[in-house]
Amino acid sequence: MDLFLDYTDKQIVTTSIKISGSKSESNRLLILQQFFPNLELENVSDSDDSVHLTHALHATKELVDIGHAGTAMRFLTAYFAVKEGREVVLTGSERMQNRPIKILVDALQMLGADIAYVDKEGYPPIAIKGKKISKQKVAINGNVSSQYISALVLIAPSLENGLEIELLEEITSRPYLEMTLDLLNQLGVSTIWEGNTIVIKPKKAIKDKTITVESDWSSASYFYSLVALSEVGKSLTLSSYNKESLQGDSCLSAIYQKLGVLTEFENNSITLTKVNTPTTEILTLNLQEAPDIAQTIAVTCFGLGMGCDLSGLHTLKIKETDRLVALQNELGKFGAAVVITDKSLRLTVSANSFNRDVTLKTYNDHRMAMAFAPLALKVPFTVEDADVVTKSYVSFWEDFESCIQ
Ligand SMILES: O=C(O)C1=C[C@@H](OP(=O)(O)O)[C@@H](O)[C@H](O)C1
Ligand SMILES: C=C(OP(=O)(O)O)C(=O)O
Repeated sequence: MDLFLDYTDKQIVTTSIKISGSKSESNRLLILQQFFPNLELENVSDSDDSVHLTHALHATKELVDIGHAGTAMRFLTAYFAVKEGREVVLTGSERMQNRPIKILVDALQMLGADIAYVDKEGYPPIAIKGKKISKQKVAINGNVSSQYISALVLIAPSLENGLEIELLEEITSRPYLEMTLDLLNQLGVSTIWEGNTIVIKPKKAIKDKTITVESDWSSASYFYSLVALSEVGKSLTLSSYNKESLQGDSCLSAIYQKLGVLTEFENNSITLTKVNTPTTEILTLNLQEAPDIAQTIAVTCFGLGMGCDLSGLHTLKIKETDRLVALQNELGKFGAAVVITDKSLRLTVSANSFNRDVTLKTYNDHRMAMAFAPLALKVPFTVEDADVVTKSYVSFWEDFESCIQ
């Protein structure tokens, strides 16, 4: 579905939007619920990725296809490796078959797991024969994706001796790993992370427990951008968010303050208000801990005529698409001057003029569609395959359009 967007004669209307549960928290908790069935969950994400994961966990066929869902792919690799007696071939979309999994498979094989590549070494599809694992020490590289480590952490309490993980290299996307450990702690699992070693104790059962998933902060980023590109005084309210969040992308409140947006917390809601026009010309940020908001921030800066110098972006090349190239191509269509390396993006300050008649390619990447959407306040354009958004945010267009009139 192609979607024509034109908000150039429109404004934000003050409204309140309830955003669905965090995809990252949900995907972890759905795996943990398999080990601890008396765990109750509320506000679970209704994203395609979480739905794929849920289906995969209950599937009985040998072939399990998780589409574009990276976290699901990584978490299920570890999950099926320890599910005794279950044999699966785990696969995904064409892009998923080009997203690397070797670091995780090597680590699981080191622990004794039975996993083989069906096609290309290092990439899905993979054939997994679930078995009991009794080894308890493993080493893993942490600088390519934190998801590999989170996958090991999620199965660790179910192993008879727990797990000691030695982390090699610098950990990327660190808050996601902290989130995984924090959720285990909430279930009463003992974890220690000291230096480059994580130790997780085994746990057979937990006390009855209900966890309410906080709403998704990455999804909130698109509304931050919308407010940032609006007139001073405009505001929006989003729920349900906590001041103390497990999600690293909650750093949005501090980052968007530099872009003129004030965040106020009240009773699990955040109100975003445009309070000033930023005076800084170039926003310089290292986004190693919050890679998923890089696209949003780059587009906001462009919409404001600002430049940005974003570093720590080495993981962007192996996400739903090569997001660095995608950003360069699509911002370029609107007239932006963008220079990328394998781990950074630099956008030149612009005159706040935007090329018209652009058709935005989305590259099967939900975040390309959502990150660019607020730019329609500045220039009309067409979004190709606008329904890609459902990967993480099913009601995105509905919610987005509900706050613009
Ligand atoms: O663990 C998670 O839930 C995620 C970790 C991050 O991936 P990397 O660790 O690969 O950067 C992030 O980009 C992804 O959207 C979700
Ligand atoms: C990178 C993402 O997801 P995943 O790696 O789980 O596909 C994302 O949602 O931006």
